[in-house]
Amino acid sequence: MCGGCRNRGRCRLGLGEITIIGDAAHAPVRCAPHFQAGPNVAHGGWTAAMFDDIIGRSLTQRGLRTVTGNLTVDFFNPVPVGEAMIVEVVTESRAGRRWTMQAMLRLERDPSPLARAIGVWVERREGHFERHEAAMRDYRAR
Ligand SMILES: CCCCCCCCCCCCCC(=O)SCCNC(=O)CCNC(=O)[C@H](O)C(C)(C)COP(=O)(O)OP(=O)(O)OC[C@H]1O[C@@H](n2cnc3c(N)ncnc32)[C@H](O)[C@@H]1OP(=O)(O)O
Repeated sequence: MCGGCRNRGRCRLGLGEITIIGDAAHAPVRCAPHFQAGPNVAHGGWTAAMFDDIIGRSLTQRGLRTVTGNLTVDFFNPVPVGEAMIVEVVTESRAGRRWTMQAMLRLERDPSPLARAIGVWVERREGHFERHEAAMRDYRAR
């Protein structure tokens, strides 16, 4: 679970357990009503955040310490609120610390994709968050 939800014990984005199969992964997801944009349609930001979290966590579960470098989302069809859906993640390629990942969102009982994400995750160098904290301390002291 991400740092924002860990203490609450539940994923507020509505993402379920991730199953890893080799270098692929899948997870059940359901968009909660508070992420509604149009009538019964998920906000595009929910879809992007959901992809970011599931891809990132799937890499974490594989023992990789990454951050999102970039993320592009294609929205093929409206994403329904409150419906059982599945996200399927595949590893496209790896070059050094860069992992290119792709994921698809679909309804549980329909193979047609509703949305697709493609992006690059970069393995963090040692001390990533400590450098960030130090930079912010310097900034706040200015
Ligand atoms: C946050 C995770 C915590 C874990 C919690 C549990 C799971 C929760 C899951 C939650 C999930 C939520 C997840 C989140 O929300 S993660 C939060 C959102 N993302 C960030 O905050 C990342 C901010 N950026 C950075 O910190 C640095 O720029 C990084 C670390 C990415 C690189 O800086 P660093 O100084 O280390 O490395 P480098 O500059 O030598 O580059 C190294 C290589 O990477 C390539 N590259 C660099 N940038 C990009 C880019 N934008 N697109 C494509 N490629 C890029 C670069 O060309 C080079 O390739 P090559 O030349 O070697 O081939």
